[in-house]
Amino acid sequence: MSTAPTQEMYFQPPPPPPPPRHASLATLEARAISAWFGQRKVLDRVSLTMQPGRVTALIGPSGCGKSTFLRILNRMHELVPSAQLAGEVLLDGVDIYDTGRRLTEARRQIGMVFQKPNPFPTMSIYDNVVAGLKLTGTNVRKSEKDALVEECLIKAGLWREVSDRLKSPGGALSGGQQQRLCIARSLAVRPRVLLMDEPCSALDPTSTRVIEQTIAELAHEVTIVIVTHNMQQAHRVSQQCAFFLAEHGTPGAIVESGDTEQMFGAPRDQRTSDYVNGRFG
Ligand SMILES: Nc1ncnc2c1ncn2[C@@H]1O[C@H](COP(=O)(O)OP(=O)(O)OP(=O)(O)O)[C@@H](O)[C@H]1O
Repeated sequence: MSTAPTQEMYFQPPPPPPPPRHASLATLEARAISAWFGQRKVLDRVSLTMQPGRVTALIGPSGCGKSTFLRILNRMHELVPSAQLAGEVLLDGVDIYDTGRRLTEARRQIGMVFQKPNPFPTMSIYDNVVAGLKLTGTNVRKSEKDALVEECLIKAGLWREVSDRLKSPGGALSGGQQQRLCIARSLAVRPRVLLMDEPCSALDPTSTRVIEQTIAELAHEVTIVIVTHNMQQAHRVSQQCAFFLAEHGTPGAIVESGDTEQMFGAPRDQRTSDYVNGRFG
């Protein structure tokens, strides 16, 4: 039976927003992190809380220790033979460097996307996405793998472009697509935090925008920390920023951190103002 349309049928109120998905989001907290390569101290007592559901951008001139700090956040710093560190990194209050905790577990929970896309070039797109499962000892039944691959490629914003060629090699994709494939690969082990070290620096502006859109969507479910030299990008993608500086040969330290809008609009420190306005670095 059809009814005549009423005014309410034409002017439906907008649907309620989806329930917040922040419940399982992780807080990553760095406490008094110092780092050395050999005798050389490159970070001095850096503390920063990277909040759940937000994108945190690490900015600062070249050599001030942003990448070193990022690599400390998922225990990659210790791969360098001469490297040492002091301080704590807490994932929801638990120290990832605790001697009782396994390295692979920290890396599974805290994923990393690098500057240069690094898919396994001869491996298929499908196999690239699931490559991390074995490495981190994550068991997924064969029947669940197809769904996982699709889910991760959708989240990485790549599914529509590759769904008909999942068996093609990862190396046959464009640079921007390869970077999104790497994001999908990171997501497959269901990390709670995703670290991104200048993920767009090797990409053209269009691919950069696609990755930025992907970052915005992922932030609902993964805590994201991104190193970027691009101030417009830091402004566009992050809600929170930390400005690193290594002045006059001293180790890198955070000069100022806080809400991105405040850091760009009304920075407290003159050095932050100079940097975000392109006056140095
Ligand atoms: N493997 C290493 N061995 C020795 N020194 C290193 C190593 N990696 C980095 N450094 C030094 O540590 C300091 C911080 O480097 P880092 O790459 O963290 O800075 P950054 O702010 O990320 O720089 P950029 O923006 O240029 O990538 C630099 O002085 C660098 O030379």
